[in-house]
Amino acid sequence: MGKSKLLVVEDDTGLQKQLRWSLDAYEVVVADDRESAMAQLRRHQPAVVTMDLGLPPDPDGAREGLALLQQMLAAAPDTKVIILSGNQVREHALKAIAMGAYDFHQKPLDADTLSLVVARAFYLHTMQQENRRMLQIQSDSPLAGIISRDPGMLKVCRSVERVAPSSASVMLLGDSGSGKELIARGLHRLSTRHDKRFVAINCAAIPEQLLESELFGYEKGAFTGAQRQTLGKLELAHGGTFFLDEIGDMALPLQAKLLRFLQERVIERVGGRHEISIDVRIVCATHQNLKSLADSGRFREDLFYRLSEIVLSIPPLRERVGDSALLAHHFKNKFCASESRSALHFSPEALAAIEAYPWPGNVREMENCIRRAVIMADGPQIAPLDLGLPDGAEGDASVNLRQAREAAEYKVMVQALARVDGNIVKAAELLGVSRPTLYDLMSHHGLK
Ligand SMILES: Nc1ncnc2c1ncn2[C@@H]1O[C@H](COP(=O)(O)OP(=O)(O)OP(=O)(O)O)[C@@H](O)[C@H]1O
Repeated sequence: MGKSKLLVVEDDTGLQKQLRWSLDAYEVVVADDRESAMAQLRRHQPAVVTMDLGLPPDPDGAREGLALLQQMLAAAPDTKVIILSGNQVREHALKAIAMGAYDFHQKPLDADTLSLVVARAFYLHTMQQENRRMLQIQSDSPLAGIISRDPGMLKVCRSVERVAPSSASVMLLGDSGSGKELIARGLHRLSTRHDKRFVAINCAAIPEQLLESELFGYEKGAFTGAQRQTLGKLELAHGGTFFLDEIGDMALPLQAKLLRFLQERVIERVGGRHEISIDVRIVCATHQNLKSLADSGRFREDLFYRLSEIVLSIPPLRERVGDSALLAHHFKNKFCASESRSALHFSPEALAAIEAYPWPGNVREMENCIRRAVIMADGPQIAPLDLGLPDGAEGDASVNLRQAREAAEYKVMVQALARVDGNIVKAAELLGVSRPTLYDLMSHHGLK
């Protein structure tokens, strides 16, 4: 690896030489005035700069040096600028620090101390870059938007990572607002199809008669009002991922057409005469029990099997251990920023209410609730009233000991089972109970 670049801004040629000599661990580039310093900064993008504040045309003052400092930090805010103050008063050096300079060093120069200061500045710069890179990776991560510490939910995330690269159809089961679309988007972004489109359609939101043309598109004149050829969502998703939300609400005749597409991978636009090959990865979601819909004849069994090559069940928020408070903090910070409010915090009573409330609308309900609270909060604290939760969601006070024990038992069992991936023997070991006891407890709590 080549040497790191260091820019020395100094108008005294004697000092330039001295600095080059004492800082020979670096590739030193020099500049002797504001203009050349800015040119060198743009050209070499040094991590560290040493500069004299007394630059021409104001070699005895600090005006030019401070102006350069401001210009440099505006152009490259991460640069660590070390002020070498000579005759200038200490006040100027302090002003430079207040403006964002990294450190200052008094002339005459002590080579050892200066080397140390410069080395530390390089080190800090590297650390900050590394930190930024990590944050970037985290926020670029396709699953980064999914906030959870719950073992069950983390298991879903791991399955998403594993399943995403395959072309298998994925069925997402979960209550409304539990994050099914978020997971579907994660699947898309982690797949080899990520540079193509992710197209979503909500089968429950579109009237039955319109859904077919939404899916398959139509030709001009196919029906009254079909004034021009229109591509369907499946065709738009070609090469990418197609997300069918609320698939349980699809009417039987259309289910037959979807099944034909899944078998043959061709579509015909409504009113069209020729087949068009389409390559999409299908992800579907439902909050209904599709298997029982299939058993009662309201959902085609063959379609069910086609769609459910991989099934991922997303736990409702009330079953996720610790996630309510975690998500509440996450949304509070997000909305404080977007609503330009200074930092808010939850009162202990508000947090207790958040933890006690069962969140039937899951994460979506939580998101809306916290947005409201951030807008309504009067002062720096979010109180239970700001949350606007229904009466009776005021924390743990109403829970009796037996209920509390049961709830704790349930939580710890779910946690243990998730940790050992459903292995009963290991879960019993972890919980310190016998296998039959665990079976009894599971059946008591309705766990399969
Ligand atoms: N774990 C999570 N972390 C952060 N945000 C989440 C999480 N889960 C869901 N959300 C947010 O909650 C909202 C609802 O999520 P999403 O639309 O994915 O739910 P859904 O299950 O598809 O809902 P529906 O069944 O009603 O279509 C979205 O704004 C989503 O970004």
